Amino acid sequence: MTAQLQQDAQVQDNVLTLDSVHTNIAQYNILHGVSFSVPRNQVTMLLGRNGAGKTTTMRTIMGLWQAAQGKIQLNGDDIQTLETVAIARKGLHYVPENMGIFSGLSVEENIRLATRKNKIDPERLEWIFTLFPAMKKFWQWPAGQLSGGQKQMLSIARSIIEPCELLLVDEPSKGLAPSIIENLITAFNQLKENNTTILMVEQNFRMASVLGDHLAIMDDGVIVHESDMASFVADEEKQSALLGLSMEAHQ
Ligand SMILES: Nc1ncnc2c1ncn2[C@@H]1O[C@H](COP(=O)(O)OP(=O)(O)OP(=O)(O)O)[C@@H](O)[C@H]1O
Repeated sequence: MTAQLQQDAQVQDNVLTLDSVHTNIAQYNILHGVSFSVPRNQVTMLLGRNGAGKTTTMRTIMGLWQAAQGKIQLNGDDIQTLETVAIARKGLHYVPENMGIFSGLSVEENIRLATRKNKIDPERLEWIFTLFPAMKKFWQWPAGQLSGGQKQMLSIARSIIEPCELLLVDEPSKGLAPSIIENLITAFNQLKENNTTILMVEQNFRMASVLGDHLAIMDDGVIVHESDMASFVADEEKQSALLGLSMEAHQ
């Protein structure tokens, strides 16, 4: 294979690439040249200390903040100037940190609202019920009455009720009890087996290392490390140098 062909194959293997992305919020330059890739059919973990710029990166990918400079490509096409709705239509589904569910609506209504034509595909719903049995049990309940873990599951269920090209999930384990985190890991593992490409922000290093295939580490608005997860997990020196005590490394 020629070097050019190898390069092309690599490009095709990534669902998403960010190249020198800058984002400003008001007068502040929050991202100053973020570059990393999200390989197809893999889980990519975006790690880094509080305030490093992880959520800003997710929001910039989704067009909720406009990139001031740089390129964001989905399957090789530029998306950095598109509106959020257009980005979502291209198959980027976002589970924000605050989950964004409608408390006064039932589980069913929340999920129905996330469908394109107000129609739930029964086969997909059965698959979601196997991932998250609580969704079946509480189908007619107001979402506001669900526990924190169940709300997180509803938020993820909503984002996968339609097939997606890439699922972006911001800190799904935040505030959840360890046993619920284990349930989430099981569900994400099943999503992985279904070849869902995922970009996840996560502070819980156990969850990140168990689920992740690939990782990018941020600090102060730039990526300071990108590699496969296995080699990073095997290198304790690198872990403590890059993550230090900022991650919940021993959870
Ligand atoms: N709406 C905003 N207005 C002003 N500054 C903001 C805003 N949102 C984020 N920032 C700043 O941008 C920086 C990056 O924040 P961001 O939320 O992206 O970090 P993070 O890595 O996701 O952190 P955390 O793990 O705490 O969620 C922080 O310094 C934050 O204070």
